[in-house]
Amino acid sequence: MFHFLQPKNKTNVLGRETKSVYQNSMKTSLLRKELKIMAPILLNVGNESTDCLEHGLVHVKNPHLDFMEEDILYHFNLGTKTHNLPAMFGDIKFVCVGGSANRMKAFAQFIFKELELKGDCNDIDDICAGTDRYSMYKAGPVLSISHGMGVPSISIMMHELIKLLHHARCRDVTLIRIGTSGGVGLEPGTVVITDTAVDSFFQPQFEQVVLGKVIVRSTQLDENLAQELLQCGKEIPNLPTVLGNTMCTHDFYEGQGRLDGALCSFSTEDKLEYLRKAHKAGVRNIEMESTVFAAMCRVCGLKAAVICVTLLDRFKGDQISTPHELLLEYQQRPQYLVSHFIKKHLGLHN
Ligand SMILES: O=P(O)(O)O[C@H]1O[C@H](CO)[C@@H](O)[C@H]1O
Ligand SMILES: O=c1cc[nH]c(=O)[nH]1
Repeated sequence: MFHFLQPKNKTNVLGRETKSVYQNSMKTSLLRKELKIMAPILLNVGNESTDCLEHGLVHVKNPHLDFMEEDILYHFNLGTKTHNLPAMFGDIKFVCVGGSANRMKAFAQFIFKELELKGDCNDIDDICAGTDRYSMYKAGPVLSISHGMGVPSISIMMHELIKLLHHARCRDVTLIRIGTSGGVGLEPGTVVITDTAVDSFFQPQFEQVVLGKVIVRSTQLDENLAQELLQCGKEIPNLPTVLGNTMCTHDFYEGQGRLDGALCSFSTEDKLEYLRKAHKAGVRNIEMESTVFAAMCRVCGLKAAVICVTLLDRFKGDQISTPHELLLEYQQRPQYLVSHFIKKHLGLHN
């Protein structure tokens, strides 16, 4: 059954009032006018209800699924008839996702060792080896999955992941995106825990085109989880960690105001003015997946967080010229933080 609730205003962890999706749509069109951008016609359907969720279970919001004899998770090369999903995944409590397949394999091996699981971490196989779209590794109660770059890629992965967790009857699952980003006024290497994921107009919403109409979903993340992760960051020496808004764009170059793409129609001053506006709106980093990730988790009753390390300060440049070794070290920072968090939850800390 579908429920559409009127969205209510809420107060976020920084004490700021967050607006309803409708108010945000109004603000978005004003901002679009200010930025001289053609606005699409927004159809506000409200938020799908996150009420009435059976405790801890993963909820799909699609009545058609009940009538399907089999569900093929095509891009994972998994299915409800071909695989015993509850046996394979029923014990999953943490899902970590990130863009690169190598990073997510390295994370699976790292967390395997951190959790002192039995066996050799080098023996963990890619569960999605039958397809080269995504990679998936399981280390005890932790699932590590790559999602590629950008909203369409992570969105497809999230549909199949949420269905997978639902079919596997997983309970009390926490999802965390561990990624890289461009910093806005931060030292490179800073770990940003997302307070609110915002779009290119600095609004906490994700727009999805469905049957030719724009559906707007809230991108509110779990405030307690973000605070808990911030605390974990403070407990790890030499891990600069901040809480801030994360802007999600649909492009790495023009979409993030870079001057070094194949196309660029704006000046250095235009770029800096946009970044200053973003900073004023609380944006501390820019990446390409957080809004749809947050929106989908929210609708399906999943606790979610986004933790991205910054690779550069976008006020100071566009090119990522940091040496490869240092970039690898930066990429590990969100992993250390998540490992600390998972170990705490599993009671594995001294
Ligand atoms: O490091 P990952 O997780 O890939 O995330 C960031 O890096 C990619 C761009 O280089 C985008 O996907 C962006 O969101
Ligand atoms: O500037 C950056 C760096 C990493 N990822 C992004 O999306 N942007």
